[in-house]
Amino acid sequence: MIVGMDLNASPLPEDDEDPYETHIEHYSAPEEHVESAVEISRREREERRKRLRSDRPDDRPVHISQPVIYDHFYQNRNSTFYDKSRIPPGWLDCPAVGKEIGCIIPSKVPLGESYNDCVPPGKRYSFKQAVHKQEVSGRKLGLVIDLTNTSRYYQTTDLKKKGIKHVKIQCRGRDAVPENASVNTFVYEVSQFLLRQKSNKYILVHCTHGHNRTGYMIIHYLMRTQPMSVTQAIKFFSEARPPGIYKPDYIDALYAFYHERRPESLVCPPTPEWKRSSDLDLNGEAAVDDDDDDDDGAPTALPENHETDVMLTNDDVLGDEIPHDQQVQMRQFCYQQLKLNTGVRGHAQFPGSHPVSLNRDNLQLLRQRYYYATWKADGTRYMMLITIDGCYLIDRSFNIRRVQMRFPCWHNKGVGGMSHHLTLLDGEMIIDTLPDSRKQERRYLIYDMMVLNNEPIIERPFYERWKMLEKEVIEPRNYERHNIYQGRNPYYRFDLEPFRVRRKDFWLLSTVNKVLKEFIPKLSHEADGLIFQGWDDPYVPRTHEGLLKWKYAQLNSVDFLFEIGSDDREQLFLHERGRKKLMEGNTVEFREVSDHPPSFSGKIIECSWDPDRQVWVYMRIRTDKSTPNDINTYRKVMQSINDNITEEILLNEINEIIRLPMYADRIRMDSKAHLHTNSARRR
Ligand SMILES: Nc1nc2c(ncn2[C@@H]2O[C@H](COP(=O)(O)OP(=O)(O)OP(=O)(O)O)[C@@H](O)[C@H]2O)c(=O)[nH]1
Repeated sequence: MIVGMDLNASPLPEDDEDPYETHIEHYSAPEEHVESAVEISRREREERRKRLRSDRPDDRPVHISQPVIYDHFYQNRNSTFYDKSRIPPGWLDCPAVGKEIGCIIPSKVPLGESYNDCVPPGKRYSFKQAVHKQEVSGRKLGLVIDLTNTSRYYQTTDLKKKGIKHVKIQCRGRDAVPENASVNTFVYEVSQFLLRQKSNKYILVHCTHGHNRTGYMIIHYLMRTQPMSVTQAIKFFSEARPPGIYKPDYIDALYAFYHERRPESLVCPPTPEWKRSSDLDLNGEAAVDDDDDDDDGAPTALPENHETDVMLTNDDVLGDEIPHDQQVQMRQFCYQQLKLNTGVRGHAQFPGSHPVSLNRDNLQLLRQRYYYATWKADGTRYMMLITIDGCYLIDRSFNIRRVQMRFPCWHNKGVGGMSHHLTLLDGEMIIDTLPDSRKQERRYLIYDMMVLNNEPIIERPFYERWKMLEKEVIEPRNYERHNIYQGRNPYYRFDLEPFRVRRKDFWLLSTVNKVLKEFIPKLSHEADGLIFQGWDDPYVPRTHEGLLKWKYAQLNSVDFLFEIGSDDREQLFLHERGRKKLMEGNTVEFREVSDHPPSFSGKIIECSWDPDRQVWVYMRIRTDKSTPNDINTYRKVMQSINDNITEEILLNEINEIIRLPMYADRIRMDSKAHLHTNSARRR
């Protein structure tokens, strides 16, 4: 009898019986013969050729079982030169599948028919058995998600013939948890499958043994779709697929990712017996495999959104990549909700509202309409889409990435387990540097809300949207922070999120003097001017002629595309109707000795205007933008530079405005409404 094979195991479906299997008993392991490395590799090639041939039914060699002896013998002798066709360590005794979790079935990897020589009939688990096993229990498979790091275990052709979709999300198993982008792909694939299917089919998810990577992914899915804590999700999985995740690093990574404290009572299960015994070679050392669930004790990298002592910058890329199709869907959502047509170039352009520079013409608007003012925070612009499965940052290039944040919703009197779903915000991500400790904190300053839980509110006046923002987004978060035991999850730690969140303040024009002279100098982040926001304005996507920005003169800037032409000429480009336009006669000066012009070629550079020398002066590279300013923006900036609305002119103008009867009346109305709201709240 060959070691490791149980020929008495229960029979499998008849059509899986292998007529060649009976030859096994005639072979025995070559006990004493030690081969050279050359012999080994020659034989390895030979065996592989044989095995390839054996995949074609007409051409099967009779002595197909020989590799069994070779594999077992070789696997135990020298783990460094392992055979790629061997069965994964521990696979034979690892239970095939777990119980279903919703419509997901955790499984070990089904091994293709070419492995039949290595697996006794009773222990075979190929897709034929996997599908049969589920069908016996009344479940039909519609999707297989393969998390292994190799494609050697099976061929997908049979699955396709049965109409089962196969998705490969390649994850290294040994020394790291699956990447955050892979987790996003997994959750997206599962969600899309469930959304589109009509016949309640199941999803089989497998890595090698169906515990660590499989568990990690399924727990992420549960966390993003159910109101659960990490501890509950881990327990849920371990009950369906005992003993669950058994790598401590994976468990720690889950707690870290979801910003939860790991309860001390939570104990990571030991490595299962079927895995432990198979991991050691004859010298008692861990066997090596390119797709092993086990690791070598090296610590797992924590998810990247936990910033430690690294210096934060506005150019840092925040969040994790999401699948392309998901980005397209989210872009479409933004366009629909902002009532924009897709236009010729589809959903390619960032749709956020954009202010225009203050000049002598539009300065009149401040008199004609009712405005509030705020500082112009100088960080990085993002719109934010909050959905039940996550929070997404939408940058100026209309790229979307996922960040792990929590935005609870009001529910009866508390916040319950519900999260916002399809709420769209606009704001600026800044970095606050605390004056004493120099400690940095990233903060998202929200200045507008366009959609609240799938209900578009862009046509409501700004002051209503601004109030709703506080009530519906900020207050439930604060409530949960301060009443943790009434919230969803007492272990959640808001302080571990990648950034803080605040609503931006807006003030009456009468305070502008104070804002400029006292507030802005004391800010712990950059500010490059003021924003004047029409108090009754709807949200206007793209350029909004009524939304005004005033910048300190030296900070008025244009974003050009810089290129070095074939004749070594430095060229500045803008966009005109979506096409590159060379700005003849415009030149740029790089004033730092270290600034080497060729290194800026092809980049978007922000430049300020030097009126004395009549040139543009390089300020910085805009890594957050992929296109230069439009020629119309350029014209408005130039007009603003030429009009030169100084701080003095602006303050004089505002002083006059706040004395106008219309303005005073409006302030009285506002204060009354404010008093009314406050007393209603107290009641
Ligand atoms: N609407 C609005 N924008 C603000 C506010 N605070 C800061 N901003 C920023 O001001 C930007 C518009 O100012 P610009 O000077 O045209 O743009 P910028 O600062 O060069 O950055 P880009 O918009 O990326 O070109 C917006 O995109 C926001 O990022 C605010 O309270 N309201």
